[in-house]
Amino acid sequence: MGELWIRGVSKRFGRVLALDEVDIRVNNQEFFVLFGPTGAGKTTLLNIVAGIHVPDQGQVYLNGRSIDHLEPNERDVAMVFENYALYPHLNVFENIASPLFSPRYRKSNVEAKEEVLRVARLLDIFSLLDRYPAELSNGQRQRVALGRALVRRPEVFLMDEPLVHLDAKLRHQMRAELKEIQNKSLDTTTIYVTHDYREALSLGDRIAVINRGRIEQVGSPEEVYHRPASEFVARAFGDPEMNILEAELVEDAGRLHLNLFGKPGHFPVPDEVRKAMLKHSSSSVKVGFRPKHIRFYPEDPEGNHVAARVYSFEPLGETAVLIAEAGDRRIRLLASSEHAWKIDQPVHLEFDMNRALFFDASSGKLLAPSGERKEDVVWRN
Ligand SMILES: Nc1ncnc2c1ncn2[C@@H]1O[C@H](COP(=O)(O)OP(=O)(O)OP(=O)(O)O)[C@@H](O)[C@H]1O
Repeated sequence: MGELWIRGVSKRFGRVLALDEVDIRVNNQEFFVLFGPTGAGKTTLLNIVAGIHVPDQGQVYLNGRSIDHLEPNERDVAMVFENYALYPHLNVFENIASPLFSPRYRKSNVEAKEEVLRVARLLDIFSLLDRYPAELSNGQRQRVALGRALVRRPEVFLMDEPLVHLDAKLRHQMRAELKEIQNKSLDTTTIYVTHDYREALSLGDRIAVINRGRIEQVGSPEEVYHRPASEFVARAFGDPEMNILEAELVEDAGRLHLNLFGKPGHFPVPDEVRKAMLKHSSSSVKVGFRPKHIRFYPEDPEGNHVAARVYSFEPLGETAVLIAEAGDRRIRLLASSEHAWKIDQPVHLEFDMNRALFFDASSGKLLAPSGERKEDVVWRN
């Protein structure tokens, strides 16, 4: 069992409010991702759960019992850091076994061997058991560090960017393996810190998005991606980043439109979001379009298009990022790399209003649409 409740936790370092009334419930056996930019408060929160920092306010409960009074070594949590410090004079077997000989576990040699072999099987590192850390690659060292945490069978596993120092390919592979380990063999609750949105989406059962010490949203990967609670969350997931444009709502002949690029007639607000927008007290909004929800053409087709020019074109293998400039606005678009676009070439943009997200212009909170979204439409350019 590893049900964790971080209840109203705040922590200040001098003038920095690192955590501001954070309230999170992590379910038993959940793979829970804490995602946010640098300095958001992720490590501070892990340190509070581990007992390394004491919160100024709030409590931490494990399985319904407060653990605030417990020292770090008395808590049933294991932490894996980004810097996987292994003992250089011990081989892999001894490194993994080392926690089992601490006063807390005091396992016999036979028991310890069984545990190390269990973990080695899980992580597929049998062949490395005799080697010393200096004889391992980064990825192998990271695996051994994971093994050392796993061997303790903690109730809660705290991982602070454990893959951050691996190269992209290895990170991807380890990500898949971590997921596999969690799915198949671990009955542990995990809190996993990352500032990589792909890692968050691929690993998390749920994701908490943290920004300047405050939780912006807690939700499934689908929820945070398709129903971001705020402009911050919307921008944080996706590459190229969502386009968020300031606009005015205009009512015309009983219909609601957006005044964007000085073309009010071009952007009708869909009926399903109209009601919510009519209730909104201000006519100013921010409207978000994912790059893939803006079509674009080299020639001027008939219909509701916005004339722009190519500002930059960056091929990235299969796809490319095209940035178009319309007036003083730059719009990020997802293009195919097969067709090269020239700088300053005319490009005509078509915005899919049915996929637009509307945010409050001052608070950045999502206004509409709410509820289930229709299946993603794949746009091709
Ligand atoms: N011991 C400390 N003393 C002073 N300020 C601190 C201390 N630890 C953290 N902070 C500050 O608290 C804020 C949150 O830091 P924290 O390390 O938790 O962020 P993070 O989200 O883990 O960032 P990163 O992704 O860069 O590791 C930052 O502004 C940081 O500078």
